[in-house]
Amino acid sequence: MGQYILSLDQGTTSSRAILFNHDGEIVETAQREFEQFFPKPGWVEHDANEIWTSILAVISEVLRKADVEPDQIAGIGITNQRETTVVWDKNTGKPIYKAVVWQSRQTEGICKDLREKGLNDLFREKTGLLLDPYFAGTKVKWILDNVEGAREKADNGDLLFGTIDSWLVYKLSGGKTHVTDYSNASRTLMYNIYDLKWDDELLDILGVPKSMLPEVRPSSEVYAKTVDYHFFGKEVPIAGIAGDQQAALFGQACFESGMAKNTYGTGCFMLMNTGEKAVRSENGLLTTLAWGVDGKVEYALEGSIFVAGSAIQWLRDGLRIIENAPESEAFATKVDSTDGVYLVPAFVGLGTPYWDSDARGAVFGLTRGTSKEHFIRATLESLAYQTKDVLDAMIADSGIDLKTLRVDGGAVKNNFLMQFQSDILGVPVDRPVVNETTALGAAYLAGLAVGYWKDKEEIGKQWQNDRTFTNEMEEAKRKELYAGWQKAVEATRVFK
Ligand SMILES: Nc1ncnc2c1ncn2[C@@H]1O[C@H](COP(=O)(O)OP(=O)(O)O)[C@@H](O)[C@H]1O
Ligand SMILES: O=P(O)(O)OC[C@H](O)CO
Repeated sequence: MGQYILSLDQGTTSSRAILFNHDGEIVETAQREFEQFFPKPGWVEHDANEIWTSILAVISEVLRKADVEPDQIAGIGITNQRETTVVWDKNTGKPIYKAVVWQSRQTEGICKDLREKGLNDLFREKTGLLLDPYFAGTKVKWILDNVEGAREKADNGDLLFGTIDSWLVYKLSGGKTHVTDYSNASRTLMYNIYDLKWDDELLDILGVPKSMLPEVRPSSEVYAKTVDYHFFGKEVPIAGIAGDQQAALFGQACFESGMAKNTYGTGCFMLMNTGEKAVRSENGLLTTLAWGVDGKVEYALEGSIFVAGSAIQWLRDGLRIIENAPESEAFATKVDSTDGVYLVPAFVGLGTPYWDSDARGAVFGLTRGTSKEHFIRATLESLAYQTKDVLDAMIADSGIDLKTLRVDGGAVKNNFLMQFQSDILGVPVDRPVVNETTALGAAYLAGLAVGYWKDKEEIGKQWQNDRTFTNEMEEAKRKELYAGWQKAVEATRVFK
């Protein structure tokens, strides 16, 4: 009977359970979407209980489909949409409000107020982040301020906070274990990434009692065992935790300082490993904890793009000009260029490097000759231009000239997009055989903790390239196209 690692990838739009074998290959997968709530413009929420039941459902489905028994699971790795905030009552185990999602802008008022008090630099200095609604800290404050009775309960020590990893470990362990890992803690605006401690001063400013917070642990160790009633009569070690973007960096085997990956999912997230050195950004990047493994923490520089694959979903569900995401490639390649059309998908503001919450989407360069094909191509190209914005910031901050960019996520199946990406960066783009690098990263972290894999070296050897896209565009053309994009972004930011 073979042994496997079970990876639970709890993403923004769906929950996945993936079984990996010792070669790091996918044996079986199960996936379930769940409801997105948009109670007000700019707000995005999830039902934390539905997330939990979706996880139970995919665990059971993946085991059934693979015909694998629970005692063939050597360990469980958890990876998650980051920053999304759950607050629950520790006496009942029930959330007191919906999970406030990373994309949600409902704490813009709180952030603005704190920025106006001149506190941005303090938060940036200690957490590597900035005062934007994206991060968990102001979401916790919002819940405590807005849910009746919440503040009093929190002060009495009856409430717990967690990002989705914390919530899932809590549930899987039958309410016994309240932990998170370094990578998730570093996205909360409350964790000092240099001292590796919850920061009393920041907690005080946000009005969040320390008693609510999970214990912060390394990304690869046995945190708890699943209670047997959830796991079909078996206690299985939960042995790895990382936020999904850091997990993807690990799954892409970017173990050396200067190695980077870009994930094209709902949003786009580029992370560069900076080793044991935390690089403070001058160019709008985030400094974040990559993971804690082998008794030390390592850092990463991150560029966060809020809208990427979700712009393709918008073409499908909002404009209804494509029937499915892969079709975007066929339309885009029917024309040779966008004929000067630029689309800036600032649907929820702009993240790195602009950090402009108030910007909204715009299209430029329309003529009577603009067709649906141009429009679709411009939308795909916007993912590549936003990535160039981020990579330029990364090169400026780190001084490292990237040799290749490793890519993953749902949209990298789009060959047109990958080729255009390489053209516009002037850097080769490597797409690996296993595209589920997020889940793979969590599996590796869990597998290392239970001795399923020996060390990072063994893991690094498993990374396999599927295809390299190399630059086919002349420098002058690249400069001209990118200058057009920069003008479009500038104009977008003027119109508010
Ligand atoms: N062939 C494609 N071309 C462009 N975008 C695609 C393609 N296939 C999927 N996508 C986009 O990729 C995203 C899904 O990627 P995934 O990594 O599963 O996202 P997440 O983990 O954020 O839910 C969707 O937003 C979808 O629009
Ligand atoms: O769920 P994803 O893949 O869209 O990732 C979301 C990020 O973790 C947000 O920071």
